[in-house]
Amino acid sequence: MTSVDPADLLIVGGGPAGVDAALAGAALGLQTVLVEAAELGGTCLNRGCIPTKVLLGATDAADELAAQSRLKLAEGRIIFSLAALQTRKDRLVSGSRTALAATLAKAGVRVDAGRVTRISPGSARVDTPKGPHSVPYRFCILATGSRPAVYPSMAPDGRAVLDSTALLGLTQVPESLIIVGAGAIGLEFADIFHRLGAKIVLLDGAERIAPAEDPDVSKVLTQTLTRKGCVVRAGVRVKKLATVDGHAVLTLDTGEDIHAEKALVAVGRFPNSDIPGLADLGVRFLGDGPSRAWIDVNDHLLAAPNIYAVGDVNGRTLLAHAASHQACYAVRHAAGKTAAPYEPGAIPGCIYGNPETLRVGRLSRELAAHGLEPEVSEVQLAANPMAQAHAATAGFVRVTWLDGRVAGVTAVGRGVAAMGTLATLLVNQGFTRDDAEHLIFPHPGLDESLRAALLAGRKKG
Ligand SMILES: Cc1cc2nc3c(=O)[nH]c(=O)nc-3n(C[C@H](O)[C@H](O)[C@H](O)COP(=O)(O)OP(=O)(O)OC[C@H]3O[C@@H](n4cnc5c(N)ncnc54)[C@H](O)[C@@H]3O)c2cc1C
Ligand SMILES: NC(=O)c1ccc[n+]([C@@H]2O[C@H](COP(=O)([O-])OP(=O)(O)OC[C@H]3O[C@@H](n4cnc5c(N)ncnc54)[C@H](O)[C@@H]3O)[C@@H](O)[C@H]2O)c1
Repeated sequence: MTSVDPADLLIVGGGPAGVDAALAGAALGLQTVLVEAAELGGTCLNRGCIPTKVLLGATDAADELAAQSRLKLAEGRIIFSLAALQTRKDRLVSGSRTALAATLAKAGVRVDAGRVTRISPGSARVDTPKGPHSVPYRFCILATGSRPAVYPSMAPDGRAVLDSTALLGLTQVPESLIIVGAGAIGLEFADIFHRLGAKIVLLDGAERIAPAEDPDVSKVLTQTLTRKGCVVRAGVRVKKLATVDGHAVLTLDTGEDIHAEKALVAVGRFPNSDIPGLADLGVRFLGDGPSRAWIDVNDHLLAAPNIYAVGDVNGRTLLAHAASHQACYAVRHAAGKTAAPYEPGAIPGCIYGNPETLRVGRLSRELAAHGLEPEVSEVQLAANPMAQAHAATAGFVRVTWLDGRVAGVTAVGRGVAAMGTLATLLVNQGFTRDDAEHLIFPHPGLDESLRAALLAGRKKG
């Protein structure tokens, strides 16, 4: 097998983590090689964050019209062409891929289109369409991401039972859509396909939808989706989901059958960690089976000497911005620019659609579970002029306090994700009420609800 020029930094995977690691490495003057088996941009650009937001953005007007129609201020219906939307989405995504390739080339990163099929100490085998070669490396960053979780009782089959990637490719709106899993993916798709006109049945095995969020957030999500006409059921046990006679049939453990034209399975992710050689290098795995083996990393995101694992594949935080942040730290650590342990601070998490959710820092119940005594202050969005103008007054902003400082912000409602950066600053800097009082917020704005929540009376959390 031929050996190519050695790399200071070999990066496996060209999603947000891999691309940002490569740019950071090149900026520090490291010889950087990025190997990507499929498409630059990874899950985020090609089948995750970006395509879903193109569809949400394009269909937002339908949601706004429906809200104003409920007030009898407007009437009518917007008819979308999903085929045209797909063309636009694909054009935007491929344009961004081209731009990414150009940025990497300009930065001096060598991109290998191929799959890393073995990692040995100091070298990796890359299989490319032209044959295999080996890349000698000093440091390796594994940024191989994740894929949809699959369970035998509800395995996507590409016919009526789909995963999120296949659903993103539909060119015709199904008349009805079952969604199993009401987490980040399930909720975003519920909103997209509801706006496009599909009848939605949203199911979750947990006792409430969006179970990772505050229970009051789940309540607002349930009420709003139900008011829009979606069927929302939590605490269900799925016995089987399969394609029968061309459509999706879901059987609950109670024996009840639910039928729909299509079904989406969105019940979490599995890591792409099955690269031969890793175990021999001392890499350890977390999880309960080979397909669920998240790569274990230490406080420096090292999985083994000179081998980092960042982004989804280490299972810490399955978010694009978290992946990029970890990646840039790993490069700085490898280059000797930092020896401190990785400490990301508060990581904002949002679910998009309408309503949106925002969570930064700690929820009061998490702090209370650690024996701490948090306080909370909150306001409803009903009094906010922007929420009123958009006829979207359901929701709230809640601030969690610990020892007089902001420890967390959680919110639900139309447009609340846009408060994410400010909320992250408030949490990371441990703002006090006095600090908040000195900040000027533009008027009128949804952010004023965050200000009002900061200044509202506190109670025990
Ligand atoms: C539908 C959906 C919507 C999402 N929306 C959001 C959102 O709004 N905001 C957000 O923050 N996150 C969102 N996410 C999550 C986000 O996409 C991921 O957290 C993010 O992409 C993780 O980045 P990564 O670089 O770790 O991995 P990935 O983006 O998964 O990239 C990994 C790359 O590695 C490549 N690869 C794998 N194995 C090999 C190998 N052996 N050799 C070479 N290459 C390999 C893969 O082809 C892939 O391109 C969404 C995810 C989905 C599925
Ligand atoms: N807006 C965003 O930032 C965004 C959007 C999409 C995805 N993501 C990331 O992608 C990851 C994966 O998203 P996801 O929605 O697949 O996972 P998730 O963990 O967010 O939600 C999965 C849901 O499926 C439910 N579930 C699990 N097994 C089930 C079963 N057998 N029957 C019924 N329900 C079941 C869970 O209770 C949970 O509510 C998330 O962790 C998130 O970090 C982020």
